[in-house]
Amino acid sequence: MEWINSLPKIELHAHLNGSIRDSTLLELAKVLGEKGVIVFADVEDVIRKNDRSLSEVFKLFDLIHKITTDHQTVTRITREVVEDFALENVVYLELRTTPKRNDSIGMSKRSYMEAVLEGLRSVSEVDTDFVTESNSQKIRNACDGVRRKKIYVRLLLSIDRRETTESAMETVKLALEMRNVGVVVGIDLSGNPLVGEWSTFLPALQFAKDNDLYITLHCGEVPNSKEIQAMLDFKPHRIGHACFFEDDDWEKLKSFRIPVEICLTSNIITKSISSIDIHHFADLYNAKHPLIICTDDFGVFSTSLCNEYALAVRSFGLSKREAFTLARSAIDATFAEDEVKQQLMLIFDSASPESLRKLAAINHRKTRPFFTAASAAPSGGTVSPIPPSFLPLFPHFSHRLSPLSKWFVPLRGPLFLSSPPWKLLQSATPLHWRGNGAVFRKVEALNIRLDRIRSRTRLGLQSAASNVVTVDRNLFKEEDGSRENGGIMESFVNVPNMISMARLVSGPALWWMISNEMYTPAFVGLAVSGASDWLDGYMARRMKIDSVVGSYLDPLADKVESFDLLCVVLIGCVALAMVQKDLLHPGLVGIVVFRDVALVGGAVYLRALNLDWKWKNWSDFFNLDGASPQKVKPLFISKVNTVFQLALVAGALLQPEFGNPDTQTWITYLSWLVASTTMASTAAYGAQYMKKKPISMIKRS
Ligand SMILES: CNc1ncnc2c1ncn2[C@@H]1O[C@H](COP(=O)(O)O)[C@@H](O)[C@H]1O
Repeated sequence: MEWINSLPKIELHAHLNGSIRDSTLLELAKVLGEKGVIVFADVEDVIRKNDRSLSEVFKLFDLIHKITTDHQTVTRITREVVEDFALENVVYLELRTTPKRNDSIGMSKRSYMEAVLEGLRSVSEVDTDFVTESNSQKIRNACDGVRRKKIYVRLLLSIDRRETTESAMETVKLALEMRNVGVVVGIDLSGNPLVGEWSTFLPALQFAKDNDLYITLHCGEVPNSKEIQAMLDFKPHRIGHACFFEDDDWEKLKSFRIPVEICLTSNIITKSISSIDIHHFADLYNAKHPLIICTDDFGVFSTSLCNEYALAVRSFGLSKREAFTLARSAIDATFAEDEVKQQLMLIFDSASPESLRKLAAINHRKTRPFFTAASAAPSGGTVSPIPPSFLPLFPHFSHRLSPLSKWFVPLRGPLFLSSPPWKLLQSATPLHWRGNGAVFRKVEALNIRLDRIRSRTRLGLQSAASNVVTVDRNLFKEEDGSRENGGIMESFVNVPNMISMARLVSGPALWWMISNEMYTPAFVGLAVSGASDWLDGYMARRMKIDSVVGSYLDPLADKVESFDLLCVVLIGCVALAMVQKDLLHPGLVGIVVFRDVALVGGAVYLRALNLDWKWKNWSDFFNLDGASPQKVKPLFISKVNTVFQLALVAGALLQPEFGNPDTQTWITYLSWLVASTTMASTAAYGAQYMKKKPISMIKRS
């Protein structure tokens, strides 16, 4: 399942010393064997053994600790574990380890953790982000995440169930100190579940909680109803395993909505769960309870996070989409800072196209956020063959880019109509009845231009300035001349018309391309279409044909003159397809449509008012022949808005194939710019409109 490898993944339950590469462990054991500290042959057998009970696992840990616990080795294994996770596309890792004291080699809990930090610093295969801002300095390595893999690493300090209350308290205090430099985010209670009493650790855990450290507990790894209930009543932020839960435990867990770290292979190998098909993953999944797929100890259990996902996919019939959604939902369960969570959302949203592009078509409007669901579905024993509806793939609502953005949906999408209403009345009527058929106003105009160019060439006129056509009325007068020169049908067959028609069909073609995720060809198609329009306007201006058509579609000037059928079809198709593929936010397009409908509605109302609510027919209503159309000077804000829109459409189209989380951030910012400049230009046009409406709307008699 190659796609699982490229799926971004989050690992929240990994023990450092349980995640050592076999090869490293054997190498280290060999060295100790040569020194006579251990008998290598015995150790080799234990390490290579695949099947082990829970108590055998803990014996193995004792052995591992003997092999690994010196500063240098701790540093090495930390580096390797982080690199191994990053290489399988884990983008966020919460690594847990028990700070160890070993007086014989001068190791304190603190120096052990320093060695872990050194390991994080020494990661070179991938970019790591392991320390956030401290008071005095910001330690972060490259993290460009573009050419190299990037992984966020946070640490949990584990309390081993063999420890005393004092020792547990020491660990919590160390965690609090280390939290100040950012890397440590919480406390874990782990160790052999058959050893120790929950009450021993409660003071330290309560102290940690009171000091806002996150808490995760190994809970229900063995049957112990009293302890399970007590742990749940403590309301930890997450729990691990939950293998031996009874009905009232499930009830409590679900009512508290405590996320569960699920370690499938670990549970099966240690026989905590007798068979994968009765694993509680299914019940929790069906109940839409927050759960996170984790490895536990990938070295000890010879697994990997990819392997765990593959196992879940195979065993519970998850689709790719569901696996992606499940992986993404882990963001909410992390103990990371909000800023990191936002980055993770961006990483997931722009996950690599090879593995995830096909997933991007999910209509997030039909789904609901996983962890904010109000009700848990009734629990059932098995996974439904029909995949339950899951998280939105791209819940834009959770992209928080600024404190303010909490309250606003980040907007993505172009605003494709910025004409002032009185101009819309002129230009939004692309079809005209002429003689025995309907003609495109633009096509007609292009023909007129062509004819004019021809006649100018024929007559050897250097300048057509004296024939400048500035209003539709005059344009239509010239149309009659053009028709005399060959009629509508004949005039359709010429280059400009072919270009226009090609542009018209390019809308559905671009829709088809975007729907089929051919984003780069769609981008090129759109660019060609736009360029041909620009060329059109440019040529007209070079030829000094200053007409409705002459100023047509100068994208950087304004789209005032450009709102014709071609544009509606083209941009409408592109915008809708992009919304459909989740490249643009439907909210933004919705706002625009709503605004434009309001503008047009207002304009129609004023037009009716100007006509004293009396008109013979609708063509009379819309026909501004005789009116004095304003030569509207494009507003600067409208030009800016147009540039932003074009950049946004281009950027959003290219994002799935060439983008990365950073470009996604820019696109989101651009969306905000588009939204704000649209509002500003609307307000500006509104002001202009209030001033000009009497002139533009009054029909001359
Ligand atoms: C199988 N499920 C499990 N249940 C409970 N505790 C476990 C565990 N797997 C690992 N550990 C805990 O993690 C330690 C090893 O990593 P660190 O030395 O801390 O890095 C083990 O000694 C044990 O305390």
